[in-house]
Amino acid sequence: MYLLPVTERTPIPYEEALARIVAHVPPPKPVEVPLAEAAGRVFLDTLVADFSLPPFRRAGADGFALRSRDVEKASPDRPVRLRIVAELAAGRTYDAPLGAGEAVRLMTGTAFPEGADTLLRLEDGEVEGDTLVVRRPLPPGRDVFEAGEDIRQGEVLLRPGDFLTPGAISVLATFGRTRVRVGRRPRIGILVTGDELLAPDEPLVLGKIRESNSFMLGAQVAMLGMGAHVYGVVPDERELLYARVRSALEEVDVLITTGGVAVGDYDLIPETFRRVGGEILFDRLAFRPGQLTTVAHVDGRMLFGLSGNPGAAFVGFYIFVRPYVLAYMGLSPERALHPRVPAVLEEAIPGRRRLPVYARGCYRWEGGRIVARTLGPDSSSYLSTLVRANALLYLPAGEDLPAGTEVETVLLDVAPH
Ligand SMILES: Nc1nc2c(c(=O)[nH]1)N[C@H]1C(S)=C(S)[C@@H](COP(=O)(O)OP(=O)(O)OC[C@H]3O[C@@H](n4cnc5c(N)ncnc54)[C@H](O)[C@@H]3O)O[C@H]1N2
Ligand code: MOO
Repeated sequence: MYLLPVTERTPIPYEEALARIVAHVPPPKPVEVPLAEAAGRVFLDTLVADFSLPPFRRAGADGFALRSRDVEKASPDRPVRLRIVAELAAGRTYDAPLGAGEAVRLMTGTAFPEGADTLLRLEDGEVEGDTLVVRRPLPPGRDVFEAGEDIRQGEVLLRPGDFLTPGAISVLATFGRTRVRVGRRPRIGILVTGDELLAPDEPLVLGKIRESNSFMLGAQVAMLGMGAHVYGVVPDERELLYARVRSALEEVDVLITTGGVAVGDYDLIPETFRRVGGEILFDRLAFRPGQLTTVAHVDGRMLFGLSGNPGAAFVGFYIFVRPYVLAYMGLSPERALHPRVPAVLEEAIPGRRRLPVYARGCYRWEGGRIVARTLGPDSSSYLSTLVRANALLYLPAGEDLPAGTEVETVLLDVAPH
């Protein structure tokens, strides 16, 4: 039996815990997906521009292509008259070189006729029949984009390990990649333990609570654009838990559990992880919440034993599960972490912290800087502090933090606030 008194477990800091997890990320497994499904995945190829962009010299506005030297002397009193020799619809070209005294009407993005070197915007021109009246000079290059000024042929646009943002998708489309090679997403399972847990549609009875962690974690996975299989609630029963974890591991690459990590008689997760062949990477942390978070590795799969306390499970997902999932898909561990910024505390945080805390908080941009506040007492059993959390504030161990203190702030899934 694995039931260690908590005092015999060795607490480790976050960086160490993360390093142990990262050391067990398997190499990404390539899969090919249609471009329309590639956002949020990690690219495993190299995208080299096989042509320049724009591919041809083109108009930057709707108007008239002309030769700047023809209108050098144009003025309100002595306008220059040019002959409109063609009107080009989008996608059409003017094949002859533009002659002296000629202009071509075209649209934004149209290939610029040879010979022309500048553009008069539609709203600045006067048209009389097939004559364009120009009342001022125009410098060469006005509203003209040269071929290749955006992207040069041969430029490397995406490298293996790049995250596919909507912008990355647009260059993939432009360079004709309709199928892209990305890292396979892990299959994720969620399993919650506890005899006291009711389903959300069950009536409340004294001593029991409605189970929320599987829904919260499912939502956290969904925010990554992924799905999870929810294995439901498993009672605190040693053999049953063992059987359920073992069979779940046949179907998933990442199994997230909540509850059962503490030291009570029924806290069976560390023992179960061992019984299924797991190598325990850590079972105690030197910060809160989630001090007893237990993570194990088994044959390329990861078992995340998060606390049953909702606040601790919430934080544990963001600081451990999410980086692992993103790294599994091929992102480098550094890039798999949430962005961190310094934020200024809006109000004092009183009290003495024996351990550092990742406090649920809320940040916003105000007065030219990022300000943040905690959302109330940070007991890991509280749900109230989760509702509006969009950040985790790292509060070092120690004394009161006065308002105005700068704290390291982890920005979570961006949501309106
Ligand atoms: N003697 C000690 N007791 C505890 C210690 C300790 O060091 N010594 N550590 C405490 C800390 S810190 C934490 S965190 C918790 C960890 O507890 P478990 O992960 O074993 O979780 P449970 O006891 O199963 O549940 C804790 C709490 O959360 C509620 N819960 C559980 N599952 C869900 C769910 N799916 N949805 C909503 N709420 C859930 C559960 O009812 C409990 O109230 O241990 C402390 N104890
Ligand atoms: O470790 Mo527990 O600090 O309450 O989540």
